[in-house]
Amino acid sequence: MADLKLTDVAKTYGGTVDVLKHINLDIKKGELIVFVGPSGCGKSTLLRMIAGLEKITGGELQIDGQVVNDVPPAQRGIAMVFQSYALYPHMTVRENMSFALKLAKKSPAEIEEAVNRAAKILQLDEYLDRLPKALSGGQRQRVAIGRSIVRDPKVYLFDEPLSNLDAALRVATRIEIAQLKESMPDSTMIYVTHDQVEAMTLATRIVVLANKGIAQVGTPLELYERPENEFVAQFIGSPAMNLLSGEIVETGDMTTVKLDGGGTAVSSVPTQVADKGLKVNVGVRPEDLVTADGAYLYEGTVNITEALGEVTLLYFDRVGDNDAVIGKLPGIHNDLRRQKVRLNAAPEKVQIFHNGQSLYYR
Ligand SMILES: Nc1ncnc2c1ncn2[C@@H]1O[C@H](COP(=O)(O)OP(=O)(O)OP(=O)(O)O)[C@@H](O)[C@H]1O
Repeated sequence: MADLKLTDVAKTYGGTVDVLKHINLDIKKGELIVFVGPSGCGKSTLLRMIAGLEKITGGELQIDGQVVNDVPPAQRGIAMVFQSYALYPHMTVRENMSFALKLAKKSPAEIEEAVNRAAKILQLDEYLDRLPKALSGGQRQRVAIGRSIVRDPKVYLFDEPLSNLDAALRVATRIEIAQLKESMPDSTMIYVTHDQVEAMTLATRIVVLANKGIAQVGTPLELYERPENEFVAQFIGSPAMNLLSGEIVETGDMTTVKLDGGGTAVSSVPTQVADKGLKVNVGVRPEDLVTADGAYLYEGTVNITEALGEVTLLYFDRVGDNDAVIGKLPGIHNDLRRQKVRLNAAPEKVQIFHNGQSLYYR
């Protein structure tokens, strides 16, 4: 149950290899913060620095107002749950969950109470006397989480805890983690994942890491609806947001962009008179494109369709330097293959980027 503050935190390996720079982040008690970003961007490194498993080579980390850069992991009040559950195979669930408390010389009564409380939260009551080999992957991961709950840490750190589970179990365990968070509203959690759905559904705020720094911090919907830059725009959401180049032709409370592909985009992002003529990229999500009768933002020939049941993905022919546009329409539309289609989007769904940065945040 703690606040964390990262001030200008940096990580350099061997004095030369910069992995992270200028990480500034305030995490409030009770938040569930998710770190996402491309492979190798430093998510695990940042988590491990918070845990104390990796040296912080620049800046300052505070937990509850105390600088902990040089405080050993065991004294930071942090519990970490790893992707591999690392349970002791010869110990029962109860023994696995008791182990750290025994080491800490807690009384048998205290241990029993803590284990029973954690088992209840995690619905592990009936498995307490089993060995790990007699548990499913999801149950083992719950035991691993249980081992941290019994210690009543200030901060929980999760490093891709679900990535070893199969798809169905991932969903079930994700929902359990959401319930776990709800049952412990004051506990602070930081969670690393590759999985967009985990990030969108679990996070109170998402931190997108890229290019050694933070690309954006915000609630899942802020990132989805108003990405600060093209990187976040294309990283959050699947398929990625379409980007179409063009030039601002009308400014004001609404902005009109004449697109190089021939269409016209109207955006609710306001611009100033001086912006007229500015070269920009217009961003629009596949799921925000609708077929248009009149005015259109994009016109193209559908190359491939993928009907997924509830939606159909339309992959358009690539034109010029722009990436091929992708549309996502509700229902089944295999009949649109090789057809010329016009698409438009509501102004509030249309983003505008200049030099990679959203004009919305100017
Ligand atoms: N001991 C080390 N020495 C030098 N470089 C390292 C060391 N450990 C990690 N790195 C580098 O630091 C960068 C960040 O690694 P990290 O594991 O934090 O990334 P990540 O975002 O968690 O990646 P992934 O999503 O693939 O797990 C990588 O480029 C990695 O090669």
